[in-house]
Amino acid sequence: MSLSIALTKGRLEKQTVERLAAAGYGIEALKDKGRQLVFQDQVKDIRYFLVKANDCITYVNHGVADIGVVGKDTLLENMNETYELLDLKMGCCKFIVAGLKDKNPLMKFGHIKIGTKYPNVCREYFQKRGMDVEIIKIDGSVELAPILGLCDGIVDIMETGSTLRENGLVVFDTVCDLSARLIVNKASFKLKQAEISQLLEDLKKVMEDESC
Ligand SMILES: Nc1ncnc2c1ncn2[C@@H]1O[C@H](COP(=O)(O)OP(=O)(O)OP(=O)(O)O)[C@@H](O)[C@H]1O
Ligand SMILES: O=P(O)(O)OC[C@H]1O[C@H](OP(=O)(O)OP(=O)(O)O)[C@H](O)[C@@H]1O
Repeated sequence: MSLSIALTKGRLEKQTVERLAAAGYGIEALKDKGRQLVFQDQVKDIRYFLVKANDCITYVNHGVADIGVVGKDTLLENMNETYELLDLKMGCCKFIVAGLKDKNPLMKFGHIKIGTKYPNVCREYFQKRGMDVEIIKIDGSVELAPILGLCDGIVDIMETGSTLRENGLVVFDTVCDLSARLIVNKASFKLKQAEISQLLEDLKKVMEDESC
């Protein structure tokens, strides 16, 4: 049976394509793709779709894609009914709490304001600590928000730490480590067991030395 795979475009795209190519998949066309969004594998019976991170989960939830490659950050933020099959050990980064030096929101008493692209992750983190938090949803350049006084701190992704450093922010806590995951639709997992096991085996073979 054929497989369909939703790939998150953007930061995870290049590493995903390299990983699949190394595993022997015919994904060359994605390296020089222009604006095309659907690709047929040149070796296997697989179709790939390029989608935004949140949409990757939506396509797999609905079974339109059997498989998805998506960041753990997106999985933690969104309700999903998929199985998480494999940590791909790429797209490695962390969720952190950060803010202006000497203004740690975790040490503040009473009401605090936190800016984030990830309101659900943020809410869970502060609720566990019993803190009174107001979450301000921001869509990008989250580091700007405490600088401009919109909030007391942020919950965001950090990889190299450059964006925080170059904007004079410091890390006050790590929420959790993150990396890209292979997810699968529950029905596909039963119906296409052989194809999915083969994909898993192929990927595992080329990631023995990988780590986050
Ligand atoms: N700095 C980073 N380092 C490593 N991985 C990251 C980093 N930022 C994001 N990611 C991972 O890559 C995924 C896609 O991020 P990307 O920035 O390409 O898309 P996005 O968050 O939808 O933003 P945009 O709206 O700019 O497209 C994220 O969900 C996360 O798993
Ligand atoms: O630790 P670093 O290596 O500096 O990476 C962290 C940055 O990367 C992500 O932003 P992205 O580049 O996706 O842009 P955005 O602000 O538009 O979300 C994240 O939100 C941080 O801003």
